[in-house]
Amino acid sequence: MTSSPTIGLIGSEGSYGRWLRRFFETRMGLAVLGSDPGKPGTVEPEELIARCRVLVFCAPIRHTPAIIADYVKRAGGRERGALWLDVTSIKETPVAAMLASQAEVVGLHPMTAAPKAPTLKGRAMVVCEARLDVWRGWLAGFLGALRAQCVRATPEQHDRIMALVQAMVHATHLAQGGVLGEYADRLGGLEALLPFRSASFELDTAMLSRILAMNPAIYEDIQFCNPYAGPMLGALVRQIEGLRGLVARGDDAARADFRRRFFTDAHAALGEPAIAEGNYTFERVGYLLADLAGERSVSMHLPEDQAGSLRRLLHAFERQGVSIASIHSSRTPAGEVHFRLGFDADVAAAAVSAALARIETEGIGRLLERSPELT
Ligand SMILES: NC(=O)C1=CN([C@@H]2O[C@H](COP(=O)(O)OP(=O)(O)OC[C@H]3O[C@@H](n4cnc5c(N)ncnc54)[C@H](O)[C@@H]3O)[C@@H](O)[C@H]2O)C=CC1
Ligand SMILES: O=C(O)C(=O)Cc1ccc(O)cc1
Repeated sequence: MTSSPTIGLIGSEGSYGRWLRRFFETRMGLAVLGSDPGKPGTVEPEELIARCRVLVFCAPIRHTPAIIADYVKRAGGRERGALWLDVTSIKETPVAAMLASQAEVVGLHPMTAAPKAPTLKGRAMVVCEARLDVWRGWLAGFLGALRAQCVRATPEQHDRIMALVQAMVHATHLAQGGVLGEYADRLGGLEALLPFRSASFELDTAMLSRILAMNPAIYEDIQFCNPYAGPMLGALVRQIEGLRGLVARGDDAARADFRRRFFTDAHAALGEPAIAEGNYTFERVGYLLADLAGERSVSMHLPEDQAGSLRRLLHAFERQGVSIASIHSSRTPAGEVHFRLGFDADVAAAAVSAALARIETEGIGRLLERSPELT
């Protein structure tokens, strides 16, 4: 075990591979080698095994168990004293494949696509400690640097839970996508429906759009490679069928059954505190969506790590007598941190322009975007 191991990434040119390379190099100061078939600048598995004491498998889900088995065979015992990790969205088969080696083994599952941010701060990550000894201290440092909210599980627990947390959520949204597609001829696509949105519809279609914008292989494998996904899909179909049956009956008894089954029983099974918390989350997100829908806004990038820059920004608006209706920090599609400030209709565009000019000349911030209503 060494405190500064060379990291070997298997699948180094994919989305997580590229994110992990940057993380290990810049946040942990470690040397990184990558292997990815046919991709220039990467090395053969043999070289990775010989030179890296930590391997991280970040390859396509369906091929990962076989890829790991191939590494076990090639390493032939040289992996004793090394640490093997993976970030696969499924945990039983990759962890079992890694345990066939003599390396120490920890399965990881970051519950986010490779983020634009440099760490996993605020994101959940499942940690399956399968065989850990001398690498325990190093792993703790690595997890600390990642800044994720770690939750421990066995690989089986993980896969059973992911059948709900991922496979079910993706399945319901993909089904909604299918239904919306079936109705699109008559009622139009998303663009035609969004002016009629509720916050729920906006959130659900955002989820659907997110899934459709991502790599379909991930979503396919989350359904097809998790042995607990099939039974979950059966339960989902039974629930929808049940609802359809009640609506088809349509009488008062069916309505009473609806209330009991989908409300009273669900409250009892899911727990009041969690339902109250989830409802509060929804309300907060609802206000956020309402703010984001506002038509008068500016987005500013502020120099990071500079104490007082937000106060100076707000002061520039105050000096012009501009009152700010909402303020949110977020990231641009390119990943840049920005503040979005919303203004009510009675705020004069000229006053906002004057504040913005001052903000730019005094180097307080940089204007990224301004809605046409404020130009
Ligand atoms: N993208 C996401 O949202 C998340 C992905 N993950 C996991 O990360 C892993 C990688 O996912 P992505 O980076 O999104 O996929 P990706 O498709 O962007 O990257 C996979 C890479 O593996 C390479 N590869 C294929 N066969 C290989 C082999 N035999 N040896 C070495 N490399 C090989 C591919 O050429 C590709 O560059 C998956 O196991 C996935 O479950 C985990 C959490 C979220
Ligand atoms: O679809 C989701 O739930 C996401 O937020 C993105 C994602 C995809 C695959 C994962 O293994 C983890 C997260």
